[in-house]
Amino acid sequence: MRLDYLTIFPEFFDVLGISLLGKAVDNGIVDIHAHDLRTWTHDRHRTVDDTPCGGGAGMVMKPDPWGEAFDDLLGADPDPSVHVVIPTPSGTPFRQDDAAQLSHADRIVFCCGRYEGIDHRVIDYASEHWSVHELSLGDYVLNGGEVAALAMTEAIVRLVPGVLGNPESLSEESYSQDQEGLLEYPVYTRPASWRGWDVPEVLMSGHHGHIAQWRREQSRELTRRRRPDLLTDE
Ligand SMILES: NC(=O)c1ccno1
Repeated sequence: MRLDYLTIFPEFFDVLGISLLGKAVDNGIVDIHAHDLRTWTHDRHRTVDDTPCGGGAGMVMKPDPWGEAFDDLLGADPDPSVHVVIPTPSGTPFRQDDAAQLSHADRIVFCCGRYEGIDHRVIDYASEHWSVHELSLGDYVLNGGEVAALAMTEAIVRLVPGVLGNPESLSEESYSQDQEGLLEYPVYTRPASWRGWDVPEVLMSGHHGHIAQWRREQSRELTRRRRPDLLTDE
């Protein structure tokens, strides 16, 4: 999997060289390239923004640098196997299913907007050539797309075979299919008692059937309380 990041702050993506993602890069599972969008400017000030047509506050990212970056990185031939991800508060919610779908991609290009956003014609142009995903991390606004791109990258790449040491750990996570899309149950480790709080007895029983039942019940109760929207049968 090749990941490209178009941004005016490429240093944001230096962190992708550490921890599990760094190992995935070292192992050749993932190939990461961060690009300074100003590379594709031609004026003395390396300008990437301009005032919004129709007025309003703030600035809008000019289309030209993006178009020239696409030309250099992707060429002009349409290829729906290339996924262009635009993190934006106006996007559709980024969910585990999106991470799972994108974890099968060979090529993902993250377009990290700043200011009031990217000239919409960039998205229109990209949509004619590649598979475009305008995605939001949640109902809040960040200063740019970089932090959201990092979060989405981690959610996606950790699902790529060979990245996580123990793929079994994926099966019991929140939102996973094995968890019926529910929130993950509470987890415990040693010591059995800590500052007056004990590990639930069932988890110390060694009775796998009872433990599995308790965990299912905990997941449903937690989901009912915090995310009733995830309960499909209620
Ligand atoms: N909510 C988001 O994903 C976002 C991306 C950029 N600003 O906000």
